[in-house]
Amino acid sequence: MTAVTTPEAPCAPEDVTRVACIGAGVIGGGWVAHFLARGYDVTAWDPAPDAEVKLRRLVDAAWPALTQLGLADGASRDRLTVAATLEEAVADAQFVQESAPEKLELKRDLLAQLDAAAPAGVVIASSTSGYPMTDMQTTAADPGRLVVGHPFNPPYLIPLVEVVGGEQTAEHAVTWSSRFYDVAGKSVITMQSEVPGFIANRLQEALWREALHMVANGEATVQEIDDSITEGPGLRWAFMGPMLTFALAGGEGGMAHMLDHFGPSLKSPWTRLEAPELDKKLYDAVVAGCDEEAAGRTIADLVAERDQGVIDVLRATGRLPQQRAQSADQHQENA
Ligand SMILES: NC(=O)C1=CN([C@@H]2O[C@H](COP(=O)(O)OP(=O)(O)OC[C@H]3O[C@@H](n4cnc5c(N)ncnc54)[C@H](O)[C@@H]3O)[C@@H](O)[C@H]2O)C=CC1
Ligand SMILES: C[N+](C)(C)CC(=O)CC(=O)[O-]
Repeated sequence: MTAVTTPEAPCAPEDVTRVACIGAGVIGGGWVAHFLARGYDVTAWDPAPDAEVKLRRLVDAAWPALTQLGLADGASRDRLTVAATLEEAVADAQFVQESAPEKLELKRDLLAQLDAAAPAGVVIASSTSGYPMTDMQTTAADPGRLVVGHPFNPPYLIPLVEVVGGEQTAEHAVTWSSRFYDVAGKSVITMQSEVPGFIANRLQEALWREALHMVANGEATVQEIDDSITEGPGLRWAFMGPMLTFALAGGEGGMAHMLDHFGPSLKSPWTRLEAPELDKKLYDAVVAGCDEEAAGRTIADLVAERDQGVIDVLRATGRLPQQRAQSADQHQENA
């Protein structure tokens, strides 16, 4: 990291009260819901004409889950302002989260615009799913304050954020944003180097690539692929990652025995490292398979089901912070 001229953030991560969310779709809206529930004032901006209606609908849909989890003191949906311009949205922001479409040129221009409009030193994070910040910060006047803060859907329920800077990011911006997300109730992995897809998406994409191969070749249905995870490894992964889980596959010998035993099979043709062609046939098969699996449930039904599932898993694995667990219990008793 080479930028040394970037001013320090104007306030400590613990003192932030005002956040700007730029782009208010699935992820930007999810961030808005998260920050509101954690008691921040949130200003959002999105160029789509119907963005405000959709955003408020998303926040309303998330609010029961967030209430069940426990809201921070003073948290309120009334603390959301939708700004008319990007400049207005970030004018007095103390942190900016960008969640615009995943297009490199758009991100480059937008981050440069945000950098020109936001108060000096305020950290600007991108939700990108995989672009390295080095490739996105090329046109900003102060690239030093730009970081990646990669969330998981929905950001108001899934704790993880992967934080990483680019070649021109100042180290203090990475440290500041990691601490800020931590204070804001997220679970942070601060990466030391830029890896395409960061950590979790690189892993998810490998799994998904194999799933697509199986659908394309007629080796498994969409339903079988989903069942194979939710009825199998997915149950373990909610509380124990793939490494430690596999260490147990080695019995008393742990990971060493597991590697001796199964390591050589990694060279067998289990995996196909090239991505399959996403042609119309595969595209249609995946879309139709998901419709069939949904069996008439709407996206809103599935979102509500998923939200409740994540809360149940967080509760069952003891990962609701104490105060939020009490509030969630109270909510359940009252329900
Ligand atoms: N959907 C997902 O599961 C995840 C997405 N992400 C990342 O979050 C970002 C946003 O993705 P989604 O929310 O899924 O997309 P989306 O399509 O739901 O929302 C994008 C929003 O950006 C707005 N927009 C368009 N041009 C814009 C501009 N110039 N400035 C600001 N806003 C603009 C659109 O009107 C739209 O509301 C992407 O970088 C994506 O890679 C990260 C984690 C998960
Ligand atoms: C599909 N996706 C690559 C945009 C997913 C993510 O980036 C993270 C997630 O929520 O799984």
